[in-house]
Amino acid sequence: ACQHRLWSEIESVVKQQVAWARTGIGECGVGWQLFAEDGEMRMYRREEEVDGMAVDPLKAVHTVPGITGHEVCHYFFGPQYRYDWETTLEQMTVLETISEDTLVFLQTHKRIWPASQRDVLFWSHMRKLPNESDRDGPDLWTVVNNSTHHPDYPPNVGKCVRIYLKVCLLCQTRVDPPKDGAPLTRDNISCKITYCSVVNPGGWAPASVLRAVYKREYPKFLKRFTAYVVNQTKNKPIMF
Ligand SMILES: CCCCCc1ccc(-c2ccc(S(=O)(=O)CCO)cc2)cc1CCc1ccccn1
Repeated sequence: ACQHRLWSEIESVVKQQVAWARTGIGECGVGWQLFAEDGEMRMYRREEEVDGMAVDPLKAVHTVPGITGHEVCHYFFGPQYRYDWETTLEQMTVLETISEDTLVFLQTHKRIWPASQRDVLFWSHMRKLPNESDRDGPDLWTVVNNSTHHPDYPPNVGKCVRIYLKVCLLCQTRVDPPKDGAPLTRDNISCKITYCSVVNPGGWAPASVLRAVYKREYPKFLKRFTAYVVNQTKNKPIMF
């Protein structure tokens, strides 16, 4: 798959998105506001408009005990799990399997009144990254979703308005080994999750409606998704 038509775009977008996800909110520049908080979860956004449309970048950080970055990315990337946790998903199709770690999805999301229904077509790539800050620490894992085109599914043909997004889920596992040298259990691990997204809603949608949707849906999505991973993994061997 290294020679696939998307390979060079995937390489550059993954590097750019991971670098962005690694940038602490303090160094992201001015204008970031904390808009949701729940336990360890902190969700920030910055109000930005393009052609009068709200395209607010979002950055969420969360720490979840008992799971690894590989497990979080596995359940986020896998199409077979998506209907279980993606609350606003109406239809999902895998248009292309480029390789075992790179898929092309077409998704329609439930219509949110008063805006028209949206769909999104994106490539999704999952990758393990070396842990640069701690050589013998666990690797990082990431999933990057980036809008793309597909000849058979041109935008805005049917009832759906095509949205454009760039999403990065970056996960860092933390291991606190038990004092007495006992075998590792899920009580000794946790995962630091950074979720970044920028969504262009495609056709016009009132900024107030978009911001209300994001304020409601994003915290719900991250809480529901991470709870799903905890539940799916609790009786399974740890996947590092
Ligand atoms: C008037 C509403 C217009 C936009 C609605 C919208 C926009 C983007 C998305 C969306 C699409 C994919 C992703 S993902 O992280 O790649 C995961 C795979 O599904 C993330 C969010 C969804 C939705 C629909 C509403 C909504 C907003 C947040 C969260 C969930 N639902």
